[in-house]
Amino acid sequence: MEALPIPSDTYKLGFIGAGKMAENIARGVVQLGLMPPSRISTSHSNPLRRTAFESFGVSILSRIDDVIEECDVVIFSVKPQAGEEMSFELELIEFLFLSKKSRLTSEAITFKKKLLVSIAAGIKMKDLEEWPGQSRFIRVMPNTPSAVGEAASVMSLGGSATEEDADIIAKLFGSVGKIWRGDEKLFDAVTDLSGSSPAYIYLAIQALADGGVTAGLPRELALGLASQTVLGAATMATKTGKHPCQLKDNVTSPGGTTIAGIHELEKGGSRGTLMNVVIAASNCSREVSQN
Ligand SMILES: NC(=O)C1=CN([C@@H]2O[C@H](COP(=O)(O)OP(=O)(O)OC[C@H]3O[C@@H](n4cnc5c(N)ncnc54)[C@H](OP(=O)(O)O)[C@@H]3O)[C@@H](O)[C@H]2O)C=CC1
Ligand SMILES: O=C(O)[C@@H]1CCC=N1
Repeated sequence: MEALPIPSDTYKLGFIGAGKMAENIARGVVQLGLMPPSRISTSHSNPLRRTAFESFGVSILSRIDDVIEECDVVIFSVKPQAGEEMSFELELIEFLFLSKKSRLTSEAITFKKKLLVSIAAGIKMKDLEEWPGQSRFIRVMPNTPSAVGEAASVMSLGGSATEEDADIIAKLFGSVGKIWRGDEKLFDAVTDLSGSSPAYIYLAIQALADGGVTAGLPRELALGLASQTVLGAATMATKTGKHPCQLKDNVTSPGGTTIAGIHELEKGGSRGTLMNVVIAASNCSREVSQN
């Protein structure tokens, strides 16, 4: 199929699945100025979800098919795990999530002019590309900090996606954070590390703040200090280019407070635990991919 170019400065962006990730990405794209909200749309039956998007100017269309019809770049942001409970409006979603391959007909909505992007964990490119209605797919694994312009995303191109398509998606996700290009075989591991880790870091912030409260700090100050410290440490790691061990050594005075804290972390096996956390998430991703 011949690829039809997407107008890179005027294209319309749509989300199928008006959930947390769609909101995070749309909010980031609008707040960080990549495109006005008037060029973004989605659809949802729940008034609360509609209001969440309308509050920053995104259009809510009455049917998912309208989003598909109207938009040049369509991001699939539904949950793969939720598929079996859903009554789907789109044959593509049925195909991907319910495996109703036999229901596809030549009358299926044509996506030939569209660039389709899946951010769904565990849905493989080969399954996306089996769908006969369209072959220009890009997989992206973003994370929730896209809402504040600090996403860590990886993208992988399907066989028929063009370099122009790649530029559009690099710019789109690059406007809400950093994006790398990687082989699709890395996607389960990417999902486990950058997709899931914000949750682990929030738990770490909460635990550090609780420690501060235990040591006598007011709750608000403890939470502010913990959050800003994680931000500062992450910025040091990304901006100085120094190895984490060196950065750790710079904090650790001989006989000081930090090494006493590190001793506790090592006694608790914290580094092994974090590695195990990523491995556990990885096993889960592989299970989702195989279903
Ligand atoms: N959360 C995260 O940190 C990340 C998530 N992802 C991926 O992003 C995707 C979305 O995740 P997330 O935003 O967290 O999930 P949510 O449950 O918040 O959002 C999914 C949305 O899709 C809607 N939906 C489901 N099926 C359909 C359908 N057939 N037609 C229309 N809408 C539908 C849901 O509706 P309803 O509200 O009625 O349930 C919900 O609003 C998943 O595939 C996940 O793997 C990727 C990276 C990070
Ligand atoms: O937990 C999940 O399945 C999704 C994928 C990455 C982050 N959240």
